Formats: sequence, C-alpha cells, structure tokens
Amino acid sequence: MRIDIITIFPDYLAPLGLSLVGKARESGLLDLRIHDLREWATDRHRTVDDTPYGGGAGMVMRPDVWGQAIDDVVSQGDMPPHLIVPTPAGHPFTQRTANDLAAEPWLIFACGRYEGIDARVVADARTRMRVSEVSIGDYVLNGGEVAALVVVEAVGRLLPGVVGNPESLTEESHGADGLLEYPVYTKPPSWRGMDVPDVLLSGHHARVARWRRDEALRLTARRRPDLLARLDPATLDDHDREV
Ligand SMILES: Nc1c(O)cccc1[N+](=O)[O-]
Repeated sequence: MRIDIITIFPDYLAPLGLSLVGKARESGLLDLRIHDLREWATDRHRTVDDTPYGGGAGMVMRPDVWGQAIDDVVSQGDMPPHLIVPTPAGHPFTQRTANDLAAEPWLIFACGRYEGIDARVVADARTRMRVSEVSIGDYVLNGGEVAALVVVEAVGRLLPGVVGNPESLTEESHGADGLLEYPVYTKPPSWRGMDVPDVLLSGHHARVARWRRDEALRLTARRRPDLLARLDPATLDDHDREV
C-alpha cells in the first residue's frame, strides 16, 4: 500500500516512523510519503491561505495551492488514488472504514488547517478520483494531521504482515464480533488484594472463551448499548441473550 500525506506540518507525522507502522515502512509493506503543502505555494512568503468569502474569523486554505499539490502527487502514481480528507464535518471513521481503506492500493491524505480547505478542492478531486471526508470524532482539533495519524495507524496495522500475530486482530474491541474487548490480566495472580478471575487460571479453554464473551457482552451493554443494538441477532446464542 502507498500512502501520501499532504500537510503544512510534516513533522507532525513523525510518529509514523515509529513502532508497527515504522517497521511496515522499513520492510516495504507500506510506502508512506509526506509532502509539505508550502512546496506548492506561489509567493515568496509561501502563502497557503486567504480570507474567507462571506467574511468571518480565520483563514481558508487556497484552492490553487491545494489543487496543484494534489494534481502533482496523483501524477506520481500509476493507479487511481483514494483521497482522504479529515474534517469535523466528515463521515464517522470506524473500524469498518479502516477495514475498507486497508484494501485500497493508494490513499492520499489532505490535512487541512485554519478554517478548512476551499470546498472546490474536494469538488474538483471528485471529478477524477474517489474522495472520502472522514471525522475521527465530534470535537475540534487544530487540523487534520492528528486524524491522519489515527487513520494511518488503524489502517496500517491491518495490512498483512504488519501485526506479528494476525490472531490478535480478531479479538479486539470493535472487531469482527462487534463487541468491546473483555478485560485482560497477566502475572502476578494476585496484586494489591485483587485476584485474577479463577476461570482464567483453570486451563479450560471453552470456559475461558465463554467467560471472555460474557464479559465483552456485559461491558458493551454497559458502555456502548448502541453497538449491542447493531449486532446481528443471528450472532447471539441463547446464553448470550441471558448475559
Ligand atoms: N475533528 C476534526 C477537526 O476539528 C479538524 C480536522 C479533522 C477532524 N476529525 O477528523 O475529526
């Protein structure tokens, strides 16, 4: 997979050189390239924004600079890219989105700042490529870089070979079963007066699996009843329904 990120703060994406995503880049599983939007500015002050039509506070990022940047990055590849634009006005980014994006050959992230990117940039891009405006949550950030970090991590870890044990991808919160993950424990068996649940020390795999699913169902019902409501009833057995 190739990922390009266009931003006025390239250093913000430095964490993508660490840990699993960093290793994926070193191994060639992930071809990640960061571009400074100011490379496409046309004046000596390397200006990328201007005042908003209609008035109001803040500045808007210029279409001419963004348009040329996206055109040039797209021209470097030989396949159709999927443009990802992080924005508070975007469609919610979920694990399902991550799974879908992990199947794409090439993602280009446009990280906006200030009050956002001139709307014509996305409109123009939609005439030539797939565009997804995504939100990582209902709160205000100062730009799209943090969201790009989140999306690249969520997508990158799904690429075959990135996570050592693919099994660990199956039993996670928001995983295939649509539940929150059960509580986990390790040594020592007793710590500050709290003991690890006996079933986890029993060595009885079927009972452990049953306990874990029960805990996941209880936690999901308590913290995210909306996720429980979305579950396909066919995936719940009679015991699940009693939990
Ligand atoms: N929430 C937000 C923002 O305030 C600015 C850029 C991107 C996002 N987001 O993806 O959620």
